[in-house]
Amino acid sequence: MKLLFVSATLEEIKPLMETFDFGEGENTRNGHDITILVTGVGMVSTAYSLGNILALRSFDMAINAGIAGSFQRYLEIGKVVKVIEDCFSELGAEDDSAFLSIDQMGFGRSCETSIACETLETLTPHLQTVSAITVNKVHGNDESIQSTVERINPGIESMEGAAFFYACRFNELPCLQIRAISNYIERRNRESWNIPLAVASLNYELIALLNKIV
Ligand SMILES: O=C(O)c1cccc(C(=O)CC[C@H]2O[C@@H](n3cnc4c(=O)[nH]cnc43)[C@H](O)[C@@H]2O)c1
Repeated sequence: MKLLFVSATLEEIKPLMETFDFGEGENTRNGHDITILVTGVGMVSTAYSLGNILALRSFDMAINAGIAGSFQRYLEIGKVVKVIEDCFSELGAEDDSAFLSIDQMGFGRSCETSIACETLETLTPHLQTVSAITVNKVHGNDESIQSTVERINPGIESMEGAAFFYACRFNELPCLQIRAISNYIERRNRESWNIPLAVASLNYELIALLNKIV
């Protein structure tokens, strides 16, 4: 089994790495290859890093693990969710006050979905499924939040997820994106974020998952 873990920052995946004594790059566990890829924050660095590694190596499955902001108050801070659809919500054109997605412009598709595989599905039935958007600019303004909710009504927001799904689709790589909620999408209020709780719950799930896979 060749498994790829992808995370934007080292902090988000460090507890998993410490638990199994993994470093960035290639590791082994029980005869299986486990690769840790830390891409940097954002869709450009994620696409670039994944494009590089997938051009050189093949994997059986990939897992994108990170924290995220939630548009939905029923998803409590610290909750771990599974993303099944993720859209590049800013990719398109303004048409006065309306927004034209890249699909509407005729240049491609704005939404990506996970490529399910039986192993990952069987091991994650307890995780709530959500839709997501991937952004360059984190929402932090009432007007833009309202506009995005009216247009897309996403569950959560990250800065990498759709780029991860995009690279997996082009490589026909089965994949899973799991995110832990660190904050709500609201007018910028950094004090209300709980990154330590989100990272702890995320890694609890990752460790349990990896123990079951290999
Ligand atoms: O200080 C900030 O405003 C800030 C905004 C977004 C993320 C951060 C981070 O330190 C974490 C990087 C990581 O977190 C994901 N993330 C977490 N919450 C959100 C969000 O509300 N909207 C978008 N992305 C979020 C993101 O995927 C980053 O890679 C600091």
